[in-house]
Amino acid sequence: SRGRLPPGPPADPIIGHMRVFPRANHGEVFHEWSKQYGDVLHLDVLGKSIIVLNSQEAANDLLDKRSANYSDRPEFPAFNLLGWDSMLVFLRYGPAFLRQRRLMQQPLTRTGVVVFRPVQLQQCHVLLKNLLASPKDFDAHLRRFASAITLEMTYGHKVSSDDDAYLDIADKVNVVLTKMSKAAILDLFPRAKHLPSWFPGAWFIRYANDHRHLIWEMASKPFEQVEQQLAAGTAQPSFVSMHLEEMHRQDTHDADNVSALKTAAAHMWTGGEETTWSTLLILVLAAVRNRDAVRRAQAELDRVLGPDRLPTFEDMDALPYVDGFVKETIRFHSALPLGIPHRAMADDVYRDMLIPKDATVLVNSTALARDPAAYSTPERFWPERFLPPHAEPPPVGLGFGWGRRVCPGRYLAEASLWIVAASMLAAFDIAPVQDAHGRDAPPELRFTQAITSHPEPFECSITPRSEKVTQLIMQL
Ligand code: HEM
Repeated sequence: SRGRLPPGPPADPIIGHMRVFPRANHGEVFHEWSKQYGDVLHLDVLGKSIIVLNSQEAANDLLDKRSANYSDRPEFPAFNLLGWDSMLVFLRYGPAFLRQRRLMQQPLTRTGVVVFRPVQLQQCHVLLKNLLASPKDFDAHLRRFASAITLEMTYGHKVSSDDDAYLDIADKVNVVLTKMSKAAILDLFPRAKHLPSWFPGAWFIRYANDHRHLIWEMASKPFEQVEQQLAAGTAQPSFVSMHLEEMHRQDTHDADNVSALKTAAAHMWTGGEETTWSTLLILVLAAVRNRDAVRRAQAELDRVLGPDRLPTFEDMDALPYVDGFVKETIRFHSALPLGIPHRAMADDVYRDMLIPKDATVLVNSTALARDPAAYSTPERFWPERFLPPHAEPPPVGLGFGWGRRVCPGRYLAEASLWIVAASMLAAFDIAPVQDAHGRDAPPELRFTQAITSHPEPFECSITPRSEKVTQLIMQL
């Protein structure tokens, strides 16, 4: 009587789709199924409903237009075991969510993020110098860039060497998060969190118990340092210092508000770092494999900048092709291929199909990016698609999410991606390495499989485009 569920592949009695549920390449498998069964899929895993949206239209209709019903999150037992249930991204819809969302959103509006541009530009220059000195380590340099900008914006902490203590904590936390996000299979089998930790296969419970202290260290250390600096009058302006000062001014400095801010800050650090780094690696991989697109971007950069300088944010409007290059990177492979799951808060009917209360709702970026109705020749990396006369839709939702849960760091992230793309393309040739026969050996498109996704380690050659550019970088 509540209506029929959306279609899906054939299921077994009781266990539903458990046997056919993909263990890898979820995006591709769901995309194939959507061609056969429709853009809104229903899967049942041991009685738990999972809805997979495979078109821009369905994602907009439900998660944007009916956002009031789809702004909740399912439980994330794997991350809860780490003590992360208070992080914004995992918070159920409600007062705690609204408070953290406000805290984070306030300084990160489209116009608000402009104050962070000097930090982004300065860390981008450090990146260029590092790439010049040891191009083979581009992966580590990009990670340092992503970490350094987030640390400085969040806590006013300037990273000045690779031995920075906070970079070390961030590296350790990232290892834990990546490992635990592979255990996110728990999210489909919530009862597994009650297994005793000696149970074979329940390694993640022991692992989470052993590593929970790292998360606490990450949230507390830099925060307490800002509190001390504020007391001593030496704090640099940052997300934390500005909010703490505001709390003192408004007389709202209490344990609850401080704890919410500490959590929001730790989240800004981790949420911003891994995703930005992953997208930058995808950008480099795309550059190595698409030399024509790189040459066009470089022709535009040379025309606008001339020979004597490197890009700044003031050049943004004059460089539409570079902007298209960044958008195409996001479309081509999203750093969060299935986004972050939403949850239906009440039964809903969509195109005569029932989306049941408590269903986990996923958006499949792979299908959205390959949708021929939105993108011509979707398999091709082609920045022109975003420029006139083509003007295909920018990959906003498939890159940064939906409705009231849309990524609050989006404008900040876009600026980081843009300044790195413009600077790296202006300064360096990014090319495949040569094989034993002297032929180009471009890296393959192979990506890691967890909640976030980035290219498997690959090699490329990053060389300065001219003697003049080498000098410009050395003078920075
Ligand atoms: C290229 C970089 C980034 C990408 C691709 C990205 C992507 C996303 C996506 C897809 C979501 C899920 C949205 C949804 O549920 O519909 C999300 C959520 C989130 N992002 Fe980002 N993000 C990036 C950078 C950042 C930065 C720099 C920050 C922090 C300053 C940040 C903080 C967050 C937070 C806190 C959430 C959770 C929001 C909520 O649950 O209400 N992200 N992001």
